[in-house]
Amino acid sequence: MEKRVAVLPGDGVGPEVIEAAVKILQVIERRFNHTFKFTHGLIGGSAIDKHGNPLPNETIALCEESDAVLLGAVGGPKWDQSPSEIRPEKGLLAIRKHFGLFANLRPVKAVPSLLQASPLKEEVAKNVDLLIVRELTGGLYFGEPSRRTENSAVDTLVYTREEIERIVEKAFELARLRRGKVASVDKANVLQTSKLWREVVEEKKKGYPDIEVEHMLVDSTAMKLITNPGAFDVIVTENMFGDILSDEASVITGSLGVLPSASLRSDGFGLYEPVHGSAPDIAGQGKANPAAAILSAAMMLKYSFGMDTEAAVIEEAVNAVFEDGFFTADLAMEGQRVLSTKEWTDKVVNELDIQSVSDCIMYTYA
Ligand SMILES: NC(=O)c1ccc[n+]([C@@H]2O[C@H](COP(=O)([O-])OP(=O)(O)OC[C@H]3O[C@@H](n4cnc5c(N)ncnc54)[C@H](O)[C@@H]3O)[C@@H](O)[C@H]2O)c1
Ligand SMILES: CC(C)[C@H](C(=O)O)[C@@H](O)C(=O)O
Ligand SMILES: [Mg+2]
Repeated sequence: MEKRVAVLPGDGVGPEVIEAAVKILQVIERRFNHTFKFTHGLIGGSAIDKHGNPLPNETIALCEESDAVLLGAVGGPKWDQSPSEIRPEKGLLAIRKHFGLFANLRPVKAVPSLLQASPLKEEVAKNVDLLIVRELTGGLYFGEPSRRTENSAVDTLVYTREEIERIVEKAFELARLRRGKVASVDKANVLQTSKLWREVVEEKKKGYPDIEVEHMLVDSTAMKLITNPGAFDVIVTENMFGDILSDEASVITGSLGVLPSASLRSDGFGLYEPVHGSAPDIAGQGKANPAAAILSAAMMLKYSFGMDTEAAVIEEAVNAVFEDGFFTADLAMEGQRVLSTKEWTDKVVNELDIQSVSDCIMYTYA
């Protein structure tokens, strides 16, 4: 298969982890005889520096001509004092909105060999396999008015029925492919938008009698995510709650550096990026864990290109490298060897090569 991929490394550790993800995709190209045409573009702070705009028209045009987008991360202290319209994060929000990427999928899976780095007790964290379905183009991030005066500030939380319907349907459909349980998370004891959210979930669930639905308040969900994360299958929630809960959920897995994400619209086009940010504290030092970016690339293969086997092969290779005891600084325990971003990526490349040889042996003996 031939696919065009827009590559937007962004800022901070973005370019480091995206280089790793592209390297892995190139191994997949060779092994499965695909052609991925990678074209690089600017977003975030690096785009502000060159064009004075966090999402230049060239970048939008590049993404429009592509079959999927692979993004690193945006932001950093260099642009923290920029006026809000030309902050790096605006570029990220604008690309999500421009392409209508309303469904943000953030899977959280406990990998046994990583539990050493989780502050949760092993019996609490093990077997966690949940999916946060975060609404991505509405809510507080986009509501108008949004303004600031010297002594006051306004942000507006707005959701339409239609925006809630499409994300809730997406969550129900995804739950059908999993364990059939949806926790709809809101703040319906206070917010009007949450009351509408609950009403829509109640209506929609009539079309999905096979799905078990529970309404939960976001504050107690935040607690349960740490005390009993194994109880969750799919969590569907609005933009800001999903943002916060997903960083919280990363604690279960041992590091934010392993959480991937897919931002989708209905026709299969998608943007794929790690859940983490530009990590300015470790940027440029070869310390970043590239697993989240590599697993985001795997999600791209699965959700935009229908390459389920290739995606599974990447996931297996990543887990095998962890299983073999190879870690970057965020996951290594005292006394364990710490690998750099590049060294760890090369372990995954090796693992993919080993798998490939063992496939050949299997074919020979079949
Ligand atoms: N999708 C995005 O582009 C995105 C997401 C979140 C934050 N941001 C931006 O990133 C900047 C920094 O934000 P922050 O520090 O709050 O969050 P962050 O996610 O960048 O970092 C939080 C912590 O996690 C660590 N971390 C993150 N990614 C890691 C990786 N791959 N490997 C190892 N450790 C990793 C960092 O070192 C840091 O200690 C801000 O400008 C923020 O707006 C961007
Ligand atoms: C950088 C920021 C705008 C972004 C968000 O809040 O959506 C990030 O935290 C994320 O999780 O992708
Ligand atoms: Mg976030």
